[in-house]
Amino acid sequence: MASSAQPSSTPATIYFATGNKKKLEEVVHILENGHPLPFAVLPAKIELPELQGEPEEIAAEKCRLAVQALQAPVMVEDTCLCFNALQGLPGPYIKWFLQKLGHEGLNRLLAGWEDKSAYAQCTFAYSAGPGSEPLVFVGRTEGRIVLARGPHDFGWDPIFEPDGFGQTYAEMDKEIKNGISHRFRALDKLRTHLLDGHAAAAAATAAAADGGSKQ
Ligand SMILES: O=c1nc[nH]c2c1ncn2[C@H]1C[C@H](O)[C@@H](COP(=O)(O)OP(=O)(O)OP(=O)(O)O)O1
Ligand SMILES: [Mg+2]
Repeated sequence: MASSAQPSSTPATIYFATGNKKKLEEVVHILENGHPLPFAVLPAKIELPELQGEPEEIAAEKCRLAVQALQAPVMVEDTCLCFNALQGLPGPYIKWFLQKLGHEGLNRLLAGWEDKSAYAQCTFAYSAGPGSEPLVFVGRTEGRIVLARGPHDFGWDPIFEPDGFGQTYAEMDKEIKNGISHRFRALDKLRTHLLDGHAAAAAATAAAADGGSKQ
């Protein structure tokens, strides 16, 4: 198991900074159902200001602000819902579009278009702590916008039907959504990065011990 003297590239604890309870639930679920992690992920419930711009830059800046606030290793994520007919909008502004227009209004945005295709995109940004520039990991799930079906307990889940499933995210079994979602795909990349870093650090520690120059 991880010792207390880990190099800073493989922290023992990473904060997930988010104001969204449902995101946190899914992230914990996805991480717990994968390979065991050699570090703990702890929630930090803070609302962070979000820039306008490209999702990668929004996530990276959110991460810098969270590191400043927490002075610790941090991950954050930013979620987009992108309509292909609208060149990717609402994109990172989906939160405000959803709040103002609701599910029906979002459907109406596409009324004049035959193309109802859309993708959900999740962008994680991770920093190992103060002084470490955020790294960004993107996951995408393709689908289309439909009239709301299923429980209304998480954002735009009822109006997003991923390709290859006759169900909206909201209608799906949680296990299924968490196995194909934009969030799962992005988190999987971050997980691989963190596990690789951990393996490399463990190998370096073993090599140093072999060298016998220090305990
Ligand atoms: O899997 C999802 N299924 C349905 N809806 C979702 C999902 N993931 C995020 N959402 C909603 C939440 C918010 O209305 C917007 C993203 O905005 P976004 O800024 O990333 O989320 P947020 O402000 O709620 O939490 P945070 O404190 O982590 O920024 O899409
Ligand atoms: Mg937000």
